[in-house]
Amino acid sequence: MQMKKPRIVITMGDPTGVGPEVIARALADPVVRGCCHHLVVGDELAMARGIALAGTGFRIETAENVPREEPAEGVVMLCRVAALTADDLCYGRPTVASGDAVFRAICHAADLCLKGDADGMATAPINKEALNRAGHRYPGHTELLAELTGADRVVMMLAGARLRVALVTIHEALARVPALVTFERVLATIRITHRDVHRYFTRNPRIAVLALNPHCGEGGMFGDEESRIIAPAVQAARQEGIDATGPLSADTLFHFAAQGAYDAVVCMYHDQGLIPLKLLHFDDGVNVTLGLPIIRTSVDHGTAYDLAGTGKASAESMKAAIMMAAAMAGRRGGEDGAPCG
Ligand SMILES: NC(=O)C1=CN([C@@H]2O[C@H](COP(=O)(O)OP(=O)(O)OC[C@H]3O[C@@H](n4cnc5c(N)ncnc54)[C@H](O)[C@@H]3O)[C@@H](O)[C@H]2O)C=CC1
Ligand SMILES: NCC(=O)COP(=O)(O)O
Repeated sequence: MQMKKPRIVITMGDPTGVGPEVIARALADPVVRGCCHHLVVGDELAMARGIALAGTGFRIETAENVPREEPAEGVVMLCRVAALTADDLCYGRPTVASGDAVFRAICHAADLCLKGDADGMATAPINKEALNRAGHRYPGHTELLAELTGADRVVMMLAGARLRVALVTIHEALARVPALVTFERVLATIRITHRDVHRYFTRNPRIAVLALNPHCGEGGMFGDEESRIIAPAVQAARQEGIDATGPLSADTLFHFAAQGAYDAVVCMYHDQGLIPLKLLHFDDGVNVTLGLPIIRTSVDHGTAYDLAGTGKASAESMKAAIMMAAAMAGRRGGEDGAPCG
């Protein structure tokens, strides 16, 4: 039986950044184009400019829903959720209107997924400050999507072929991190990572859980979060049948994880996980939100204002994000986390 192609909705991201350009370039790749039916959600002027910059010669056709059939050769399908002017489209200078367009695109894409009119969403990068200046008070897509979908708890995971990192805390000032590393949060992150990595990526994943402090706290000399919080959370996860190991020292663990010793690494804070991930996978890493009732992937990079408008932005991460969303849609398991294939 031939599988139906997944319908993937792609949000345009910040129109003053590299988003429209990398989407256009990604959709020009026959493998990416062929892996799903697509619908870009955003602004037509911004998308037309991204297409021109990418040099793909695409023509835009508008649609309300992700089409179920192939678009004509050389066509990008677009759902308009904004009508920006040239003043809103200066590279690197987001306006309230462009920040609001970003917000509306994410909301619309999530809505299509929730209604079952799309099988997953892939997002181009946004500038969080611009989103907030437009009055939408969220640290990023992750928290906005959690609210839109009614998810209790979500986990940011970044993934490449050699490494997956899942974060206990996300966009937090470093000074706040120790107070946020609680038993409950560490255990919930391990559980969600286990469930969704099993569901979408690999069966019974082996999960490494990192320490917060150097040398796992060195017996309490450099901190006690390891013995007080992280070790008990790992123990509790193990009692639930999860293959979790830790706490492990972050300075050496990545060497082994990148060689295949673990399927996912639970990290205590943003840069603990994202530095090694981007060292290995800056070009093709994908950000995946675990714990949502819908599928959401994203590029691993930001708006790259320094590159926007030059036509030099790499589309590899955008390609990987679209293809991963399509692959996840094909593997979606039941609520118990049982993988399809
Ligand atoms: N998925 C998302 O929406 C993400 C959004 N951001 C946001 O992006 C904004 C800028 O963040 P930065 O830390 O400056 O990171 P950035 O990723 O935008 O830029 C860091 C460096 O990487 C380069 N770079 C980024 N994307 C590239 C691409 N596709 N091809 C070639 N080079 C590329 C840039 O030119 C720059 O030198 C912030 O507002 C941040 O919050 C950051 C990461 C992810
Ligand atoms: N560093 C990752 C990042 O900023 C992406 O955040 P989000 O918008 O996916 O929540």
